[in-house]
Amino acid sequence: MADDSSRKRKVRGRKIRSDRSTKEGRRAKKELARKASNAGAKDGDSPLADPAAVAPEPFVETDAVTALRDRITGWLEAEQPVHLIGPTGCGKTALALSAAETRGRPVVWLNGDEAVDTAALVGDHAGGERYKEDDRFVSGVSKQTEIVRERWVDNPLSVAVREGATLVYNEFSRSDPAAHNVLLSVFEEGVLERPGKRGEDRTIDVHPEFRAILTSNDTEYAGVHDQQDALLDRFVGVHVDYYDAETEREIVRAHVDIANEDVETVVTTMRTLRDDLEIVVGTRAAITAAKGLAVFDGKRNGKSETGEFDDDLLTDVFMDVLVPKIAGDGPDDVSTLRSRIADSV
Ligand SMILES: Nc1ncnc2c1ncn2[C@@H]1O[C@H](COP(=O)(O)OP(=O)(O)OP(=O)(O)O)[C@@H](O)[C@H]1O
Repeated sequence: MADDSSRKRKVRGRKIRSDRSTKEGRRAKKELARKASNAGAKDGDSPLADPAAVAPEPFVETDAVTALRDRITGWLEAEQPVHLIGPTGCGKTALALSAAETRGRPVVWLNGDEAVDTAALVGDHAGGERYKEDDRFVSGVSKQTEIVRERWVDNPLSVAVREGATLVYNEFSRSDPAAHNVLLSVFEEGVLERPGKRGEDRTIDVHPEFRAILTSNDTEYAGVHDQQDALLDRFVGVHVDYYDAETEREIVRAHVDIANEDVETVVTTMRTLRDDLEIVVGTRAAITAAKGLAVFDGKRNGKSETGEFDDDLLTDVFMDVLVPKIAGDGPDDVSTLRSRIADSV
């Protein structure tokens, strides 16, 4: 049964009403993750991040979560790149980062988007370095020669394969498939080619500890870009779906400090809406709704005499959380969404 799979739960990290030092620690970790994603030719920062620094926080480990993470780390141990496929907000990124942390190798983070091309993955020339050489080949006569040396800066994929890092490539299917040609020889022959780089070190031998975890949203995976079959053939795919109800309650509880019965209400409502509506209602929606309700609860608003949230407040909160998903669809759709949420709460 779904709830059985979530026993023996563990939670690392704090809820949103945490003290300042915890928040600062988390901020420092986010900064590292940001550095990992922005590194490369732009600012020269290393894209390598400490595995502990990118660990998701808070992170709930129910049996369901641990089983999935073990599948991912198991495949990595079997030297297979892993592709996590699943709906928006179901927990793919959290799982990928937790698996990367478990390996204990440095982590390189990459975000897929249209702008990612081969150079963004492997590196590029970053302008020339000029320096002068003073030749005194005849006593008393000096000749100055200006030399321009091209400077090459590696981008995250090159650094990851050389250092044996765990590459976490988030939403990889958003990138242009042509950019991923370089991945074929990485997975097949253990060699990364750096097109554009001249000289003997044009290729890098892939470090034996290099591993890759890729994530894709299932609708985008089908719809945005068709990645080449030859590449997809080299991954194993782990399908990630929404967790069981108890795991989702644990996740909401870990993120937001509200009473257990309120967590129950939020998760039950969210799961009903997930079944009833055509839009994607991920775990993130429940966390966001609970964060809103934590504030309204603090103001003693919207609580009935029995202490439960009243239906109007729940409808308002879920409406605010979900309406961005239909933004632009017109007023009729907005009012239809409202009445369908009101029917479900
Ligand atoms: N095991 C977990 N413990 C704690 N929080 C979790 C866990 N799994 C998911 N979450 C939380 O649920 C939300 C959605 O998770 P996440 O961002 O990993 O989903 P995703 O599938 O990568 O989403 P997207 O497709 O939008 O990128 C986040 O707020 C995340 O912190």
